[in-house]
Amino acid sequence: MQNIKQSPSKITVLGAGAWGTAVAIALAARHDVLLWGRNGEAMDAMAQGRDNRAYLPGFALPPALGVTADINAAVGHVTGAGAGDAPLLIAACPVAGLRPLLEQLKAMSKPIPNIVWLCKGFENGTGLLPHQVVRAVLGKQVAGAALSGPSFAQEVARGLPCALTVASDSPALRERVVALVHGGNIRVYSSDDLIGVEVGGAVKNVLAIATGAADGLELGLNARAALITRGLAEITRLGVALGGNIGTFMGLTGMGDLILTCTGDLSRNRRVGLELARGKRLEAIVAELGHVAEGVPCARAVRELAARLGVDMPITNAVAGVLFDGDDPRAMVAQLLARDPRGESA
Ligand SMILES: NC(=O)c1ccc[n+]([C@@H]2O[C@H](COP(=O)([O-])OP(=O)(O)OC[C@H]3O[C@@H](n4cnc5c(N)ncnc54)[C@H](O)[C@@H]3O)[C@@H](O)[C@H]2O)c1
Ligand SMILES: O=P(O)(O)OC[C@H](O)CO
Repeated sequence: MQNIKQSPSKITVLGAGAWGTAVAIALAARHDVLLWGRNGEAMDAMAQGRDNRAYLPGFALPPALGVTADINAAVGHVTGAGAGDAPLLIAACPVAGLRPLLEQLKAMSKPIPNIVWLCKGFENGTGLLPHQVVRAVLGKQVAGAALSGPSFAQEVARGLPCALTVASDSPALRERVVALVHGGNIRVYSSDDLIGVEVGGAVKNVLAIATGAADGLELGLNARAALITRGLAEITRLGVALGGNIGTFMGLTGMGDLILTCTGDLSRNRRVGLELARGKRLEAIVAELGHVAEGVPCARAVRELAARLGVDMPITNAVAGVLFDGDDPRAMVAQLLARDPRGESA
């Protein structure tokens, strides 16, 4: 990597949930950042209180961080006359919001400089990965990149160290993302394996629900380690079937994010599993969470995709059964244990 750029650039972050806010806070120390949210009242409250009480309470917004609910101003920040030579547009919404957000951008008919997305999952209904959604809406001419890896919003907002991976088939955009985001307490590695990076980030959320449920049922640390390891085997099988590189699943966006989300109590997906084990209904869990838990829609999308591709994903199927078919978590554990023995690498 040559010439890591140190000078400030214009960055717009679209989506003011926990992760968009944390990324905007972290980048505002080095760049001219504007954070956009779709809810006008919430953005007014953020502008006045200088915090995001709904999604990331307890963190003051840096004075230099701009906030807006005006999508024209947000996109103009990185496309207008003063955008400079290295602007960056970051989409920080959930997967369900990606297509509508991109359609909104497309309708504005402004020259989009590039787009980086932070969401983790498959689009429900189509089963598409985020990069496929981006291409379907914006076309191949807009360079796109996924930025993923083990990263709880609260820790990034606190300025604690973390390592991420940027994946893109555009070497220029990979370099730009590294140049702008790598620095301070954030390390950014790069990869050209969009599929591998996105599949790891998506399916680890389903495994975090499984591990949360196992921990909630007090099945022990041995069971947790077994679930994580066999979960990684499932992620790898699906990812390779979709065209990802096997090595990617051993990296930050595979094993790294899987470990974090399965074991870290800051994980919303893990919390879903813990609450399911206590017998709480999914609707109540999701309503109380107040945040997205991407593993929930992802479990349905992955179950359908794996069935279509003939990929064996018993843990994912068990999670989907508990989430959508009313299966009992204990019965699912018994079912998983009763499966025929098999070779570990099969
Ligand atoms: N929170 C984290 O630690 C973290 C870290 C890395 C990646 N991510 C990923 O980033 C994405 C966003 O997560 P988050 O933590 O910011 O979620 P969040 O629940 O904290 O916030 C979601 C934000 O998106 C908006 N939103 C919700 N549904 C939407 C929709 N259908 N269309 C448009 N906007 C919608 C909400 O208004 C809110 O501003 C997810 O895919 C998540 O997996 C989160
Ligand atoms: O809180 P979760 O479960 O959505 O996980 C957040 C991030 O994806 C962790 O890397």
